[in-house]
Amino acid sequence: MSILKIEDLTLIFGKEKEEALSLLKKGSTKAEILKETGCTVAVKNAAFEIEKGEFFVIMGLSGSGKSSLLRCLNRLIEPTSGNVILNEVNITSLGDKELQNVRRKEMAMVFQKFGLLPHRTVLENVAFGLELQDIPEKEREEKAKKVIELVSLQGYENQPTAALSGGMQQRVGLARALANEPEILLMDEAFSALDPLIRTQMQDELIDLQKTMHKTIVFITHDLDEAIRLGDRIAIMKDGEIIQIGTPEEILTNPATDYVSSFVEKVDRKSIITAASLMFEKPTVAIFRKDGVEGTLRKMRSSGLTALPAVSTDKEFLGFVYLKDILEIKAKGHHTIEAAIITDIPVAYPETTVETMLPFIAENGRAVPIIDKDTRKLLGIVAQTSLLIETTGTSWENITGNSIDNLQNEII
Ligand SMILES: Nc1ncnc2c1ncn2[C@@H]1O[C@H](COP(=O)(O)OP(=O)(O)OP(=O)(O)O)[C@@H](O)[C@H]1O
Repeated sequence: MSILKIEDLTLIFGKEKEEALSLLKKGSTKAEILKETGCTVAVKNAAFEIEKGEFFVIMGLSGSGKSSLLRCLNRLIEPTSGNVILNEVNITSLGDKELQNVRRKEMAMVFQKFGLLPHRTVLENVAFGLELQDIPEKEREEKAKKVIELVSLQGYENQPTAALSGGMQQRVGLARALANEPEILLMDEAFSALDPLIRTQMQDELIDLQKTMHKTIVFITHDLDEAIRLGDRIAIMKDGEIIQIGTPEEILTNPATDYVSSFVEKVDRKSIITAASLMFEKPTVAIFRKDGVEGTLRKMRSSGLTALPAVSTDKEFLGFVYLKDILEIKAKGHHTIEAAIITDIPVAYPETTVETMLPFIAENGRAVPIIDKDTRKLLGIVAQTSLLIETTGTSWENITGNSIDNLQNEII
């Protein structure tokens, strides 16, 4: 269910907004509009929906329009045209008082530079929003203490915030936003001012917090790694336009433009790409425990495959059968392939990442069977070549028998 719907939102800075808007509608570019009217198109025709409970990241380089777009969501900046609909209420047509209520109670913002009152204590800062709402002292302290605990700042309640480290100040900022129990958290480069180690720690904490809070989070960053770590979905912005929205995996496996491709090129794909997107769904020719040796040999010959997955009658994965083992048991006079099934094959699930599957190649030397976690049914197979390509960045076109061996040696 979508909690926030952004309809055709455009934001123009400058005096000649109307003229700029009409030029934009006629198809003029951002550069042309700037030249003709002196106006900057900060956000152009943004349209998307954010689901309740979703961690939605807006990513783009400096100047791409992320902060402008975020600020339009709670109307810290007035959009030039378009609508922002929160729980079916059109924010764009609210009066001042209602808007203030929305900002206090429904959409809280966490800023990069914390925006704290330096001489007030942690507790006073966290309770500040509640104070503005005239909530009695005892009640606001109770609420504030709860969220202070949530962000692991208990013990620091009476410290002035100026005395805290950057990471701790950002925790206060987060706690202050959470104190109002908003449905939506808007986070503007919230971790960008922190040093890398603290930043990763804060990312982990936010991920953990989100698992219990189930808030809807709109998070802005210029850092793709951060976007990928945090986002359920990522919107990529360039020159005021959203050029792609998708899960991290969708964006990596299917970049919409060359610009996105060049962005994602350096990302370590191993920890993001999962079996689900590499799997061959019709996994070769599965064979059954009681299948005959001769029939199986024929299947291998016609398919060109020297290893086949064996399954039970209800498609549960049993193991792999290799050509050499079949020939061996044939020589011993076996009629069914049962004795040739190698059962201790490591299996993976659709959500298993390439990183986790890589060691399986070393163990198994072949494809990785993908099974359903509950039913244990065989869903498909990930070829070792696919894993090698994802790991090394080599393309299918460059893969030869030789390079598979080389690549495999490289990995193992
Ligand atoms: N108050 C303003 N007046 C005029 N132009 C502005 C204003 N604020 C932003 N802009 C312009 O709007 C465009 C988008 O800026 P915005 O700050 O939203 O980008 P951003 O992606 O958030 O960048 P950053 O990460 O550097 O904050 C830029 O071209 C910027 O120069």
